[in-house]
Amino acid sequence: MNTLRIAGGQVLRPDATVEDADVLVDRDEGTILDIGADLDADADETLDAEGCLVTPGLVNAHCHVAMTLLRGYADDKPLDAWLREDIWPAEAALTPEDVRAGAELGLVEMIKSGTTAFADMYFHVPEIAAAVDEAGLRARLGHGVVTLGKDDADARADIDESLDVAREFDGAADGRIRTAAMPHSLTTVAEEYLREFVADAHAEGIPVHYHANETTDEVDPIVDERGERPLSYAKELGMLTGDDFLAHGVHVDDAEIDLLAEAGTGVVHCPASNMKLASGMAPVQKLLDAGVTVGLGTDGAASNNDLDMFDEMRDAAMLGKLAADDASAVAAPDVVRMATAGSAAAVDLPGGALEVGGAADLAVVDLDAPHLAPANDLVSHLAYAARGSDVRHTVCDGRVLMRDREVLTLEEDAAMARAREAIASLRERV
Ligand SMILES: CSC[C@H]1O[C@@H](n2cnc3c(O)ncnc32)[C@H](O)[C@@H]1O
Ligand SMILES: [Zn+2]
Repeated sequence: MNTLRIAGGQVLRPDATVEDADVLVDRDEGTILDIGADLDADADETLDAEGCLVTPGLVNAHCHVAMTLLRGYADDKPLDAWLREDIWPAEAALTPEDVRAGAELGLVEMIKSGTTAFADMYFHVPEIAAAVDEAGLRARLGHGVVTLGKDDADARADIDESLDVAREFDGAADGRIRTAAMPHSLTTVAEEYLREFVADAHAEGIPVHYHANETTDEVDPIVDERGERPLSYAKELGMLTGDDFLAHGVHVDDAEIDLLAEAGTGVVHCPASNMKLASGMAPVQKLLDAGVTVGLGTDGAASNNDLDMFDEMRDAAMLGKLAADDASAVAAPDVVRMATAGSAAAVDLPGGALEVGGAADLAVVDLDAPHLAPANDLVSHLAYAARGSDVRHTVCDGRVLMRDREVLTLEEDAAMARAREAIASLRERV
């Protein structure tokens, strides 16, 4: 058996306690063999975790990873104007090579900040899948469908592509890639298409992921035209099952929260994007109290403007308190759970907890920094004080993706150079 030992650190357990322990990994199986004191000193490889906290790898449950190319491309606008005036025209000019370059840059950023799994909605998905395969992360990928402004043939071609991608790439990268059907939202895909698309996906066991209840500009027309709330409409369309997960869920009322809890549909909270686009404050504590599965996502780097899940945890805690008008709301253990087990459950990928027999997906956070001293409470530090740049080692599926802050699976400098070239050329074309 080929083994990896993460030695001498403190380990964050699923019950949010921290213990001094080594972690022993079966690299062939990609699983955790043991967690405890003084484990196998003869392991094939050892990662030093002295002075570090070993956490589950962070799970970014809603992203558009290739949008790193559009980081800083258009800021300070609300969602609708931002998409229509800036982002969609730029995306229309993106080539498969551009998407590959943006995805590789985003994956480097994720590995460097301790993210080991993510869910992603975009186009040119074969390029994203190839980049994920090379990078070594896990992902649930999907082709995002918009039918607005398309004729029937184009709309159906987009839907067919989404289903084909979901079929073709499920299980790729040695099983690290899973897929979903991804209608962009309840307003950008027409009802006639949504109904059939969702039914076809579910008939083949393919989950559905979409943006929902993100802004009042999106919610109000649905209520006005249909006389019902968006998630009641989503339920009618069959898009509110225990396998499905939606991004944002900012403007959800109490009845919609009950629908989510009853259905077991995951909600991915994206606090930075929601603040930057001034979309609103999601009622996260209410969702948690109702028993909804809540994960955490960055959204794309054009509305965030980074893919750092440590930032996201801090934002979620801060915004959650403001939304609830209660300083005890969305506490540190809640946001750490959301960024790990909550996200993993929402997107149904392995990981999210360090336990024997579980996936060997982890991040080793270096605590030897002024902003992390003194070590009063390490769960508090993870939620409020740690930064992505504190991550020293990243491991996914038992494979070391970053060792001593050096990314091993992708070339960091080359990824940055390719992204710079891609955006320079894009700016000439758009
Ligand atoms: C059709 S692929 C996915 C599509 O979603 C766009 N997008 C990025 N961020 C958001 C957001 O916060 N709400 C809705 N849509 C978003 C992205 O630019 C792609 O066009
Ligand atoms: Zn999004």
